[in-house]
Amino acid sequence: MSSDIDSASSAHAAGDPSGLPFDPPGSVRMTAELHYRYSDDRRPIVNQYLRGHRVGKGQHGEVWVCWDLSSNNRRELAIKAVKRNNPRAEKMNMLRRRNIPASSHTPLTEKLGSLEHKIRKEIAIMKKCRHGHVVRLLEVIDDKLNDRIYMVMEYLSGGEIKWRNEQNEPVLQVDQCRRICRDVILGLEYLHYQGIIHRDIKPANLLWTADRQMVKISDFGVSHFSYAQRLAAAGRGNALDDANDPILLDDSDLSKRAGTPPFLAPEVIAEYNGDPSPSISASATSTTLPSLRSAPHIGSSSTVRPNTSQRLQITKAIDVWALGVTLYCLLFGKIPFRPPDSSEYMLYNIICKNDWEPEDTMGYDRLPTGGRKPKDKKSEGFVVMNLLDKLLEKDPNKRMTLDQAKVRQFSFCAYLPPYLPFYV
Ligand SMILES: Nc1ncnc2c1ncn2[C@@H]1O[C@H](COP(=O)(O)OP(=O)(O)OP(=O)(O)O)[C@@H](O)[C@H]1O
Repeated sequence: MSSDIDSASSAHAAGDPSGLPFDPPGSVRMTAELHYRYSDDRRPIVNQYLRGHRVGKGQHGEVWVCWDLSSNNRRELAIKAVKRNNPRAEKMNMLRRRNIPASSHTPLTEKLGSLEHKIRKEIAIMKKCRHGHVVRLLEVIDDKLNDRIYMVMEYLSGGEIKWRNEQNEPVLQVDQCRRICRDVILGLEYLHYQGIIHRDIKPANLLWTADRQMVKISDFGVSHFSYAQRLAAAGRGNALDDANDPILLDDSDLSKRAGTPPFLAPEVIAEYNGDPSPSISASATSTTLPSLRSAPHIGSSSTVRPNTSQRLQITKAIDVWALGVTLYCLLFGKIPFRPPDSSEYMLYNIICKNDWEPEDTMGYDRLPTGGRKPKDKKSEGFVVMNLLDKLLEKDPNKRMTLDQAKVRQFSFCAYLPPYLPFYV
C-alpha cells in the first residue's frame, strides 16, 4: 500500500516548481494571557480582537467574526470560543453513547474522551497545517481563569457550501462542483502528507472564500494524526523533524467511531456487514475499531450482523470515500445511500451492500449523466460517473487514490490549474 503514498509524495515534489512539496507548517501563536474589555460602542474585545457578529455555533462552542486591531487594515478573522466544561456538549455525547443520533448529519463523537482532550487534539492537528485549501489556525488563547479556549482562525466569509434546496435539488453548477472537488483533493492531499486523516469530510465542513471561487477544509474535531502515515508519505528524514505534540500520538480516539453517518466508508462500518470484510491496507495504522453491537436494531428480520471476527483499520481511504459522497451530494442534491427510514442501522447496511444510482441530470445546469454506465465516452457524464465509481469503491484497497484522482485519466478536474498558491 505504501506504493500509492510513495508515488503521491514523489508527484508532489515533481509538481511544485520550488522543489518543496507544500508550505511548511505555519507557526501558531500560543497566548496564555487574556484581557477582556469593551470598545466605545460596547463591543467585546478579546486581547487585540474586536468581536463582531456570531457566524456559527458548533457542538462545543461558538464562532464569531472579529477584527485584529493590531494589524494595519484590521484584518478580518474568525474566533472560536470553546468552554472546557460544557454541560450541553456532555449531554449530547451521553445521548450519542446511547445511540440516539441528534440528526443524521451530526458527526458522531462517541466517547471521544474529555472535551479538553478533543479541543487540544484539534488544535494540535491544526497547528501542523498551512495550506491554501485548509482553514488556518493563527493563535490559541488559553483563558484558564474562565475555563475557555479561543481559537483565532482565518475567516471564510462565504460560509458553508449550500448544496441543495428544500426540494433536495442541486443548487451548484457542475463547474462549481468540479472546482470544489479539485480544492478538496488538494487540501486532503496535503493533510494526508502531514499524516492527518480528516474523518469528517462533508459539504458542511467545506467553507467558501468571500468570492466563492475557492473552498477550504475546516473542522478537525474528529481528525486523527497517524505517525505511520506521516512517515510513509513524507519519508523518515522529513518526518523526524516534526515537532509533534504528544497528544497527536495518542491513538485512543481511533478505537471510537467518528464521522457523520451518511459519509462513513464501508470499512468503518463493515461490522454491520455479514460479508467478509475488505482486506486491510498495508499503510493502515495499527489501531482497530471496537464492535458496534450497541447499534439500534431496527427491522428485526435483517440478516446483517456485526462482524466482530475481523477488525478494520482507519486509513486515508476513508477521506476519499467521503469525498465521493460529498461530490454526489453536490451534483444531485441528495446523499447517495438513502435508507427508506431514518434508521442509522439501515443506512450502514445500504452503504456496505448497495450500489449508488445517479439521477438523469446533474448540477443546477442539469447536464445529462447518461445513467450509471454512460455509453458516450466523450461525454461529461461518462467522466463524472467514472470518477464517482472509483471514489465510491467499497474496497479501500481498490479505491482511487487522490493522486489518481488528480493526474490520471479522470479529466473531471484535469483542465483546471493543478495547483493554487499555498499561502493564505
Ligand atoms: N474559520 C471560519 N470561518 C467562517 N466560518 C466558520 C469558521 N469556522 C467555523 N465556522 C462556522 O461556524 C460554525 C460552527 O463551527 P464549529 O467548528 O464550532 O462547529 P462544528 O462545525 O459544528 O464542529 P463541532 O461542533 O464538531 O466542533 C460552522 O457552521 C462553520 O461553518
